[in-house]
Amino acid sequence: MSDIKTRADLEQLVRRFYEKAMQDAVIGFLFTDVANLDLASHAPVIADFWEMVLLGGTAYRQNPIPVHLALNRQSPLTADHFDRWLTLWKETVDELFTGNTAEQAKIRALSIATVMQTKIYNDR
Ligand code: HEM
Repeated sequence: MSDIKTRADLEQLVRRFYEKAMQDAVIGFLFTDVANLDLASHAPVIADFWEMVLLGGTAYRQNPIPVHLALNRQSPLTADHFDRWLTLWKETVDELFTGNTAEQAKIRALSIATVMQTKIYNDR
């Protein structure tokens, strides 16, 4: 196993994560029923996001927080949902990659999820 190094690595990671997340008993419905997510158009945006966070990419120019505040207004996002999201993300990173950037992918997800949950809590 090697580290996350390229855009192709991130696309693989994102695809595998959403495969699991969309079928998941705890959070799957948020993607499939609440957001009606079109994975084909969503996956490249998420890969842009992680390319910015981990590899210094510049394609992602949005702020993911408002998207999740809107989602939370449609269907409340709970601490259990975030825990499950993070567990699946960590599992997927560990299944595919090892190294400093892979560790960063997990650490950054945790810190972003923490900020997101704080904003959601304050939005209630
Ligand atoms: C309970 C946890 C989460 C759920 C259920 C969730 C679900 C979703 C959904 C349904 C969308 C698509 C919204 C739309 O376009 O209509 C989305 C977008 C996105 N999510 Fe999450 N998410 C969660 C946590 C996170 C976390 C922790 C991160 C980052 C570490 C993240 C990063 C993103 C990004 C970058 C987008 C794209 C936003 C954009 O369009 O610019 N999500 N999420």
